[in-house]
Amino acid sequence: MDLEEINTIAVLGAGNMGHGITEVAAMAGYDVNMRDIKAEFVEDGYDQIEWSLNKLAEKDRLSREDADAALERVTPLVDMEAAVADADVVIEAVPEQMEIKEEVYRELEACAGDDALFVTNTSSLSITDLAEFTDRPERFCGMHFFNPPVRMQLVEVISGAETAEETLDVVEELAEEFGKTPVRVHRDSPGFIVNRILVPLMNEASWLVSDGEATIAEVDSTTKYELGLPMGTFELGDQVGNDISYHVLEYMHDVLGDAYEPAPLLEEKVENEELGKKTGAGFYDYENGDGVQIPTDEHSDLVETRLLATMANEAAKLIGGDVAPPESIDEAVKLGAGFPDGPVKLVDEYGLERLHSALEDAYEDTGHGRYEPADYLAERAAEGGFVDAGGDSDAVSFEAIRVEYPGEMVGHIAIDRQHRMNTISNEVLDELSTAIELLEDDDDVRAVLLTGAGEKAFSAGADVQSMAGSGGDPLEAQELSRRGQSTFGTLESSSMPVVAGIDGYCLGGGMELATCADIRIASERSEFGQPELNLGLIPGWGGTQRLRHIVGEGRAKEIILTAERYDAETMESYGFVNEVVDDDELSERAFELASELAAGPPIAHTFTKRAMAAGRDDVDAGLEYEASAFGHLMATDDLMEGITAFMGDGEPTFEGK
Ligand SMILES: C/C=C/C(=O)SCCNC(=O)CCNC(=O)[C@H](O)C(C)(C)COP(=O)(O)OP(=O)(O)OC[C@H]1O[C@@H](n2cnc3c(N)ncnc32)[C@H](O)[C@@H]1OP(=O)(O)O
Repeated sequence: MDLEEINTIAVLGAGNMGHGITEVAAMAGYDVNMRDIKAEFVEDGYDQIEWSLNKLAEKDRLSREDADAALERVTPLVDMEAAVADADVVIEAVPEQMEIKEEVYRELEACAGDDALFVTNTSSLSITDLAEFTDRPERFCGMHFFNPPVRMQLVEVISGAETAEETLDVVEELAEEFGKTPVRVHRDSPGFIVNRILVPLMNEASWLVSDGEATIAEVDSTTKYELGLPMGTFELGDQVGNDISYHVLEYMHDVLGDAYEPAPLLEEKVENEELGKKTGAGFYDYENGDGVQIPTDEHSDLVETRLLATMANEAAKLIGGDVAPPESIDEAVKLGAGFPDGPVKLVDEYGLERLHSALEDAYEDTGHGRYEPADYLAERAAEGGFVDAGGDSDAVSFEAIRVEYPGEMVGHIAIDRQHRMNTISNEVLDELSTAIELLEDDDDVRAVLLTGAGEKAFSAGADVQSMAGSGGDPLEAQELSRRGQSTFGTLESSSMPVVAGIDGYCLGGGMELATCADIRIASERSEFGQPELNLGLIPGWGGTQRLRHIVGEGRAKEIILTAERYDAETMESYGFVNEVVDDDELSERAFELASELAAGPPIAHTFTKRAMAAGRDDVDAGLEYEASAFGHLMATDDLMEGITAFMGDGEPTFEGK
């Protein structure tokens, strides 16, 4: 079956996941039959969809017409045959019990069309086992959404033992049609990718506390403030639901053995029905206590090593078992769990050899199966890491940009397509992503300078020519927009200060790129503008959102809607440009500014940027981040260095420690 042949989708189950998936499919333009076993269940699911679509429309994330049209496309049903007879794809999202699923698949197989694809949203059961309840194992696979499906970007697409390649291809395309990012799981393995990393991580945290080796505060303080994960491990457990983690873990324990034995602390929480946020108490008390309280300064080396070692071991089992390659693991966990860096990158950076030895020691001391290092871990540890062993950054080469190291801890990226006014092509986007990552990973770089090569243009925007080359395909254009948004977003969220040195035209996508820098310095001759509306387009690389944070909504609307060109001085008065300098002084001054920033305190830079980003749409979240970061900085060497230098009237030398 081709993607174009898919018109009607049936979703079995109208619970949290079922109605969420229905909403996603309806928003993508599909007719969706949502079926559950009782009228009240489907009605409830339908009401939830209506509520959610209304919210999206209220927040202007969707037009009122699109919200109404999406709801129109949903048909709530109880009768199985009516729900699936015309369906091209059936997405099963019924409770996670084999017997229930078996019954549903037997009934489904009797009513569905012969060509229909069946996919399951299971998060824990075996795809291969479920496929056996049908007569079409080659047209059956996993399509695992994350909760809530409307908001979460990731979809794991999982192969069963007999799934045909074409089935996986079309289900991935369908996930993309839904506006999601599919990540393929090549082999059916418990927990797939994200749960396979997260659940053992949460279990290890519980073991550390059960065994008296750490406190909850130490674990969460280390997870959040040392490893930089978005939540403490126990905080995450409470969010996910301790019963859910326990259930997945039991399944892993059954299938994979003793390494996955649930920790007594977790078991106790489930027995006491302290299931997390949803029951008002879990590892933290949300009703009678203060909720999640994570100290910034209770870092424990043991916790850090054990948690990383657990992730390393699970990643090794996934990679070594051909379940998923390192890049898929990192992408899935970043999208599914909000990790700023993927687990493979985290453990490689820490040092796989150290983690391997830590596991060997713990295994020798305790004899517990969870510490037994996977063979593949030993292999990669000996090679120096999962990826790019030896970290040979010289191997990276660029065509459309230049990456230079002019000294003073500055990393310089120059867009170098002077024949086309440094316009931004797909190649430039790809190379920018690689370059940002390269500089981010380089301990010797502490500030980024971004320029356009030559004297004519910083960048004249998206390469209209190559854009036209997509033959007017709306999907390709959407993809291009998303790629630009996310590449520029990586620059915006860089942990380092970013200076844009603007000389010449700074138009369209070029201006959107400059908007993602922290500080903009421009030569007098520079010219700015968002001319997209003149082309019948809109700024598609973040311009409709980011510009207003810099110049205010009124000016942003003026710049975008009039599509006028502006000189540097005017843009300085609008607050977009921080400083205007003589044309021949631009490169020297931009480098000087970048090097001054590079000499500053790196941790404080990172925290400042994160706090400001966190507070953009939610001042309370920003203030909370600020307070945590402020506390965390108290324990840094940089603070001592800064204060000592101040007292002694000297210049501080910050080390980022
Ligand atoms: C999501 C993002 C969307 C967008 O960014 S949409 C694009 C927004 N940008 C624009 O609309 C700017 C378009 N370009 C211009 O208006 C002009 O150009 C300039 C003002 C930048 C420069 O004008 P002049 O000095 O007269 O030079 P020239 O002969 O027009 O340009 C030199 C070469 O550069 C190519 N070029 C310039 N901008 C683009 C572009 N955005 N996409 C593709 N090519 C571009 C031209 O075609 C030409 O090339 P050749 O040598 O083959 O004649």
